Amino acid sequence: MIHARDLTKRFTVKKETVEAVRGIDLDVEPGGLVAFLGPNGAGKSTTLRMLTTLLPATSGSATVAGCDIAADPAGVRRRIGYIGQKNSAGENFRVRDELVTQGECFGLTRADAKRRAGELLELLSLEKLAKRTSSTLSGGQRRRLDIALGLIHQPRLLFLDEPSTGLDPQSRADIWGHILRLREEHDMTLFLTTHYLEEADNMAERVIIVDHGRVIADGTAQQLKSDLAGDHITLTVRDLPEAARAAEVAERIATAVDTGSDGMTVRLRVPRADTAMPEVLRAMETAGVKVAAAEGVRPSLDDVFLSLTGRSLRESDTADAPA
Ligand SMILES: Nc1ncnc2c1ncn2[C@@H]1O[C@H](COP(=O)(O)OP(=O)(O)OP(=O)(O)O)[C@@H](O)[C@H]1O
Repeated sequence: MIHARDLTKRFTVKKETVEAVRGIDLDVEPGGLVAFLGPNGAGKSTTLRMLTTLLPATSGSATVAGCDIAADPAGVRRRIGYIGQKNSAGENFRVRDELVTQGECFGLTRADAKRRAGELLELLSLEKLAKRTSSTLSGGQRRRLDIALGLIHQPRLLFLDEPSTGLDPQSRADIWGHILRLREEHDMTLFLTTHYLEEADNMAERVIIVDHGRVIADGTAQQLKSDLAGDHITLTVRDLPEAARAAEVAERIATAVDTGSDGMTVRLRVPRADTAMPEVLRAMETAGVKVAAAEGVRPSLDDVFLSLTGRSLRESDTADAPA
């Protein structure tokens, strides 16, 4: 569905060059839900804009929905939907009229556009709002209208740039309900960017992490967490000398990394906490360390990013991007 090779984008602003995307390779098969994740300025939107033909690539190539982005941008646009970060609906038009007009823009007859608008109003739960103007809609309702507008021509592939950013938790959950429904009931391929680690973790089948314009990790959230971050084990002991002894024991465990202690808590990282825990507790017992409590914690995608870059995804910014 998406095949990109060495895609790059360079911007020149006031004689300064910004390497926004530095050689991205991508292969996305039909039917998946892919989350493109990365800190501010990582190059997510720029990649999306190149794949959707809104921005020409500096170099590299890509085919999207079977069409070459450079040779046949119109073909790409006919086959995909794109929901950008900003609302696309006009302020003073009624919701239904907006959808009908969009349908006509895509070459539908008025009757077909009306029928399609009716389907989309139902699909995105917008029927009760059909006569309202978009300026009167809430943030979540507007986002649903944006998605409906992006679906008017029945694309098989939908790009969404930060579909849930700026919404309250309830509206975010609601938007996600609709996105998952599109995927399940309409067999669409969805490619979206998000800042929310938990969303990517829980909803996407595949997570692609980008940083400084490059892909630095690609896999299921589960794979990435097991392969790149590992589980954390924390042990609580009775006093500080015992904590120091426990940290020494932890360091000698072959599968453990990032060992250390903080007060009476000792932590270590292992590939899997459930299988490592018995060995860890045995080693402590053999060394005469009395463990008061032991806990295994699954990593987050932020731990994955941290182990790859030494930075937290939550706090990363463009400030430390290399020139
Ligand atoms: N039109 C432009 N002109 C100059 N620089 C640009 C332009 N668009 C993007 N950039 C720069 O390219 C880099 C990547 O930007 P991009 O918007 O793709 O990042 P992003 O990962 O989508 O970030 P965010 O999560 O904040 O939306 C940034 O350094 C940004 O400032």
